[in-house]
Amino acid sequence: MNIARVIVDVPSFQTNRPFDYRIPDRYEGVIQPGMRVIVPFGPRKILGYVVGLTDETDLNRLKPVEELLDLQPVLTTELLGLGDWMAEQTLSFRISALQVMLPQVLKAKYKKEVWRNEGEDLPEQFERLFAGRDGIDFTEFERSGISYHQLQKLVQDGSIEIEYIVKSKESKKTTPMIQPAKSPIELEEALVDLTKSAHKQRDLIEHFISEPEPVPKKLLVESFQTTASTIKTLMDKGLLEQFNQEIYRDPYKNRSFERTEAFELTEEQEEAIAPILDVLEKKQHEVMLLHGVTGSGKTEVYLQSIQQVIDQGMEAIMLVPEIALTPMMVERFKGRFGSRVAVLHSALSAGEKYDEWRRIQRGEVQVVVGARSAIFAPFTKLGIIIIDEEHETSYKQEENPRYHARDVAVYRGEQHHCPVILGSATPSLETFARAKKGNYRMLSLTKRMNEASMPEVELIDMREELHAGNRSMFSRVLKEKIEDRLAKKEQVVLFLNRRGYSTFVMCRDCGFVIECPHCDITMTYHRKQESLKCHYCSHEVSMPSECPECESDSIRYFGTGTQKVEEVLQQLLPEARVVRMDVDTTRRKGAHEKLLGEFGRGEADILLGTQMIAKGLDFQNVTLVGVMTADSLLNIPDFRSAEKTFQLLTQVSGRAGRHTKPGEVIVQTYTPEHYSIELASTYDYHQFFNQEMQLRKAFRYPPYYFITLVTVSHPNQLKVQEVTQKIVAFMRSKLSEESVTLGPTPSALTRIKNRYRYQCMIKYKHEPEQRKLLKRILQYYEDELKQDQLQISIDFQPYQLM
Ligand SMILES: Nc1ncnc2c1ncn2[C@@H]1O[C@H](COP(=O)(O)OP(=O)(O)OP(=O)(O)O)[C@@H](O)[C@H]1O
Ligand SMILES: [Zn+2]
Ligand SMILES: [Zn+2]
Repeated sequence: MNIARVIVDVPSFQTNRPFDYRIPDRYEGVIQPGMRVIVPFGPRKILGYVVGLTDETDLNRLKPVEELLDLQPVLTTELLGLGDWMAEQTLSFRISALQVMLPQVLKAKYKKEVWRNEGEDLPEQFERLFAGRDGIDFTEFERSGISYHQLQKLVQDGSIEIEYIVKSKESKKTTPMIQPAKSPIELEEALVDLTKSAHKQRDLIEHFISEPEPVPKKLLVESFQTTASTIKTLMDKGLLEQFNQEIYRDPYKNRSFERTEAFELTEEQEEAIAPILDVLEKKQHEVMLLHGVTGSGKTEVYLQSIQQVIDQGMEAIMLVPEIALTPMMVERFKGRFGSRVAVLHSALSAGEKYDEWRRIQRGEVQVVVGARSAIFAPFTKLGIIIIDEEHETSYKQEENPRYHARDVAVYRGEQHHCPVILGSATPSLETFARAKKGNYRMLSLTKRMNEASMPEVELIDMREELHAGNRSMFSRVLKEKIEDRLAKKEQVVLFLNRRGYSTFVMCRDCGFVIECPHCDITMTYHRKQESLKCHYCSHEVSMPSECPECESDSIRYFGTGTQKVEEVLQQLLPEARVVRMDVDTTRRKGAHEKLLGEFGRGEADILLGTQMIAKGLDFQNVTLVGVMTADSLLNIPDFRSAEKTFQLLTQVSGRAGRHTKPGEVIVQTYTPEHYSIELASTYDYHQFFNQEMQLRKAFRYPPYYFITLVTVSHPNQLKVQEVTQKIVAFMRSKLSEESVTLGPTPSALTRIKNRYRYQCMIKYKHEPEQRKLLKRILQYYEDELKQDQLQISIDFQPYQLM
């Protein structure tokens, strides 16, 4: 095998296939699939990924691989296969699909160093190469004439390591260390030569005579109250020397985690975990839905399933939504599995992510807890994949490749013959429908821990408040209840939907919202034309001056921000100590943790926040949860808005009364009669599912139909319309009768950064040719797409329909 097949880092259609390169002698037998190489491509030298080896090629003269970047594959064969599949599924370039699986740091070329591991004997020629040093520059190895093959063997058996020297601040963190360069006896001699006044130098030398261990330079300076220049003087005299030691950037390093033991499972938990353990035992692939109400102990089921996987010597991936990746969640996993856990989330710097990734790759950990991209953890002995809060839309990547972590999980589960567990109190309709049909196995937890009841939910009709003369955003009941909790020294969580989507119009008198008669979604207000438009099908009506339902003139925009609520709250209840958590207050690293810590220690009475407080919080003293406006989610122009509302209300309510004190929930709304709000208030998931499914069927939405969303954007509006129109016409002419192609329609967010956006939506049941057709469209526009004026994005599983 002297030919490498390489996917090059040039995202385009012509280059979306492997190119053949000759393997030069020095790399023969060393290069393996999954390694990164530098190859000549046209006039340039670029990064590429080896995806295969072969002896045959159609070309008669091959260019050689210029440089090999890794001595161990960064992508396993399984992940290479996943890359192909993902590129195919999402209609993305293969290079993008490969790169999305790797930490940022590996997407470029870096200088390398060769390091020997402590206590390992090396073959003679390597000892000569290192010549007493622990680490050398890679170029030094290359000049030595020692074969790559030999080096690779030592890397594989762990006596040598290759380090990528990343020069940005993302790089591996090292700390300068100082150690004696001479033996204690030589140091004694040096003491004699010192002048009397050189106290500091004397102190330092004396220290290293008795303690020859390396010391971090910083610590040395601090504890001897000396300066860097004193140390430098001793280094110049050849008495001390400095080297850099790598420190893992473990973001949790300064925290100790209390070790927790497994709970004795309740009867229900036993029943739920039994099939999981059984499948683990048999090493079978199966997808299971763990449908458990909030606080029913799902996490404990995950933990004990993972324990079994670890006991079998295998590995586990645990996905949680980014916003649920709170210190609390991490603590539960670190507490149970200690240093066997790697944590991957977006708050880590690129360097920290790389460190965690390497711990996985080296097999130093057996469990990964992380957000979406942790699904690509380079484990080779995967025993289980768990996706908590499986309904969360953050599992879908909203840029190329537009993959859904759930699909990737199922793919990897098949490859590894291991179970995939999807957990949620409010499963997505897609998942629940599959479980009901028997495609997934259904496991249920219906009771809360300690028989605690679900908190009572009271719906407050804000229209009535208005009619009673209360124009405040706090209903009288909510205000009273908050005062009551303040008096009792109990805590309150107040939830407000993310900066309300303010393009919907609602009557404050009767709660009426105008919907599209064809699509069952809220119409979007367009200020310019003073009109309301459906952004699925383009249906348009003019903006009414009074409510079509009750003729009131209080029909207007909607939306309030957290900051505003905080102000009002301070006026209303000046004595309350409020912690506000939203994108603005949590931007700084660690802010999240700090704010939650304050609240957890009882330093605040009220936690006010957006989505990010809806998940995973488990505070003893919270007995009241208030939802400011349940309607703002309900009225985003999205066919899933009812589902999202139901999910969110259930999640938020689940934060109250999780322990001994009973909880209570107040939901303020202008539409208490809406089924999603009403059914969330009685925790009736099954009824909600049935009702919502009927609508999905009637309006041809998932899970009855699949949806593909094509979004076209360009600075010129006419151009966008024209291209979208062509796409619509082309698809209509090719797809079957049963499919519906809607559009061209201006997107709900019609203009972003001076680009106009139009869309086309395809609803279908079975269109095996669809991907090919859409690919033809992309190819047809390829030149224009390259110039970056025109953009066409294709989403086969759209969650953001704006
Ligand atoms: N078998 C058990 N015995 C005693 N306590 C338990 C047991 N299982 C779980 N718990 C505790 O019950 C509480 C709720 O459990 P957990 O947080 O796992 O529920 P959950 O279903 O994951 O909740 P949510 O979906 O709301 O986050 C936790 O404080 C947990 O430590
Ligand atoms: Zn009205
Ligand atoms: Zn419509």
